[in-house]
Amino acid sequence: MKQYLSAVERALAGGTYKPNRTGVDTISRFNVGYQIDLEEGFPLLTTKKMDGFRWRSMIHELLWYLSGEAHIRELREKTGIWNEWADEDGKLDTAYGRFWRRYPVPELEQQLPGESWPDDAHRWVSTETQDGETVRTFDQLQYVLDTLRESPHSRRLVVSAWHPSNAAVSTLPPCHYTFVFNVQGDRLNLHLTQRSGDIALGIPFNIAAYALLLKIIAQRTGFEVGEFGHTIVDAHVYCGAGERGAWYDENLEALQDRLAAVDKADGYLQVREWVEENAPEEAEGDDQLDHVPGLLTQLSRTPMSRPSVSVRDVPLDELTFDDIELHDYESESGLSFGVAE
Ligand SMILES: Nc1nc(=O)c2c([nH]1)NC[C@@H]1CN(c3ccc(C(=O)N[C@@H](CCC(=O)O)C(=O)O)cc3)CN21
Ligand SMILES: O=c1ccn([C@H]2C[C@H](O)[C@@H](COP(=O)(O)O)O2)c(=O)[nH]1
Repeated sequence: MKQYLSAVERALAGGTYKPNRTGVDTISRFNVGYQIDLEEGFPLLTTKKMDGFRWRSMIHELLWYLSGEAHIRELREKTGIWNEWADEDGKLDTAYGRFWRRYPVPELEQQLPGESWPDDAHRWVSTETQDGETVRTFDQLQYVLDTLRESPHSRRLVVSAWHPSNAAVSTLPPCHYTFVFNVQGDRLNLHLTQRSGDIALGIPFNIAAYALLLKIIAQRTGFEVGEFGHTIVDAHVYCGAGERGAWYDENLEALQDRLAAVDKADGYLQVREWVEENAPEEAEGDDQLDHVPGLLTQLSRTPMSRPSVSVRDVPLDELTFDDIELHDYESESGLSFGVAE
């Protein structure tokens, strides 16, 4: 997918060196965005292998968001991608589905005069009991589904996973934290805003998951699939820990001069060779925390034609793994990248 490769190129060629809380340094660029027309096929990357276990992990992750669960007790049976951020009991501090499906509504005594809030009987409000207390929650996805059917030209079709006071103390506040649906003609579009994006590992999953969500919601509301727009505020490439990461601080200009001089795709392989010959080896245990070589390999590859996806047309809450199928997918070989924690 050329949009992804362009994002990789923009981050590497125009980014700055940026250490961060993980201890694995990054080359980071502000405000990387693109638009992908889903009518031209499903945007699963083909410049590395994304079917098999990666595709399965992505589907299970999306189904977990849709479930509204705040824990990963079922998800971790299917994929390990969220295990590092949960405790033994499966509790996870990062609220995605929990806020998509059950966003907290302030209790009566917390509401300020003059504010408007839905009452308990409102169709998108549910009450649940937690430790003997009744709490009220709001189903943002059901709001979107119903409003798309009843008032499709609404410009308020926003879903938010961001709760400021929760985010301030959460160990890992949501990265992809808000998305908006938008109808144009008979097509449904979705725009995602992501505050922080790991270009090599997280972003391919994020693109696929939201493209799939768009397809599912379009199908349920009778629209054609339109475009996926994606804005990544801090779009970064992890470039290694310790001396390996620090090497990029010293050599970023040289790397960027080389990238600027590349005139055809296989030129990226020469840049990769230059990195491998000159950068210090990654320390033991730090395998592939430097994502630059793998991304240069991807830049040297030509995207193949996009696959398609079919989804059985069942109500959102009945959707299961077996309802989703990938067709006509061909890709280059797999690449593995280490996860910065
Ligand atoms: N540094 C970092 N990058 C991320 O992308 C990320 C986080 N942290 N923390 C929370 C979640 C978890 N996400 C992850 C975590 C791991 C993989 C990963 O290891 N992907 C492998 C396949 C692993 C599998 O399917 O079992 C890959 O090759 O894509 C992907 C997304 C996305 N998020
Ligand atoms: O869906 C996701 C979830 C996480 N990420 C990445 C983005 C960052 O590299 C880390 C989160 O670290 P912060 O310090 O909280 O920004 O995880 C992603 O790309 N996609």
